[in-house]
Amino acid sequence: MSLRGQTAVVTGAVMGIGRAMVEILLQNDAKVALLDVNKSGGESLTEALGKQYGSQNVLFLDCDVESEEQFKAAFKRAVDAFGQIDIVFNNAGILNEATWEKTVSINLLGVIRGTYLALEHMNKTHGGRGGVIINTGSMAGLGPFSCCPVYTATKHGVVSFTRAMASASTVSGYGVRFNAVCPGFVQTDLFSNIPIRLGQYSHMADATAQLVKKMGVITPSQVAEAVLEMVTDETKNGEALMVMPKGKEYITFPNLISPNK
Ligand SMILES: NC(=O)c1ccc[n+]([C@@H]2O[C@H](COP(=O)([O-])OP(=O)(O)OC[C@H]3O[C@@H](n4cnc5c(N)ncnc54)[C@H](O)[C@@H]3O)[C@@H](O)[C@H]2O)c1
Ligand SMILES: CCCCC[C@H](O)CC\C=C/C=C/C=C/[C@@H](O)[C@@H](O)CCCC(=O)O
Repeated sequence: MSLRGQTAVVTGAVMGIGRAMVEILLQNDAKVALLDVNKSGGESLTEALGKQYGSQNVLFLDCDVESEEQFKAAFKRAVDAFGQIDIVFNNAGILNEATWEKTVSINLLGVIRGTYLALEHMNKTHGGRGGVIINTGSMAGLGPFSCCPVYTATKHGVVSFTRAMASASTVSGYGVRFNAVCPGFVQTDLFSNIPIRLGQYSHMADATAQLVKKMGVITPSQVAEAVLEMVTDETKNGEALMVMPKGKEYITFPNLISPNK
């Protein structure tokens, strides 16, 4: 399905999963705003992508998802340049158990901030034209990942926030779908220097390496393909899609309210 005429905003767009998502969106004819704190990397990537996909289709915006002011300005600039926003990929994230407050701030607060700012432009009950928001969770958002408890908490938060927003949107008529992507280990920069990232849990690095060996590693492009599926399949709302070397799986959650009780 072509995304011609649609505009996307991607956070954490310069490297890893975000970068792969930018490319797949451009390959499918969307216009894309790349938001990232890596200004020099963002500018050179955008120049290269502009040559390949047309400079009118790609825009770099220097934006830290921790800053309400920068994030708000970036959405405005994307709308000024492209006319509207249809697709948002709240993807920026870090793994650092030592600077754990920053991990919460970027991974969870950044996703909530990006969602609320996006809704200011997309919410049908406020003059928007709807769309889809995909948030980056993790397999660590589906089960306890003992080597990084704070990272685990942020990703559980992302998955739960996304699912709750999906039902809030349905009940309230926002016209916006919400889904979370939950990858296993992905070959990116975040997946390097693991002992340092684990902080006080660095003694679990060897056990983590064993888990990686057992589970395997996927590419950023495999994650981007899974995200594209949830962008284009209009039946998907409130989903958490796990992406693993053996394939993708939509997660079934327990229904905590039984109709019989
Ligand atoms: N790599 C994995 O194994 C893996 C697995 C599951 C989920 N994830 C999640 O995927 C997302 C992307 O991670 P990745 O592996 O591609 O990492 P990465 O380090 O390769 O890329 C992260 C990008 O986010 C940007 N970024 C970091 N802080 C930012 C901020 N405050 N504001 C804006 N941009 C910022 C970086 O500059 C970089 O371009 C993260 O949310 C991560 O938790 C990663
Ligand atoms: C150290 C690299 C971190 C990359 C973080 C990414 O978000 C990828 C997370 C990938 C897999 C996580 C799996 C978690 C599984 C648990 O729910 C459990 O089944 C495994 C228990 C083993 C353990 O906690 O060590």
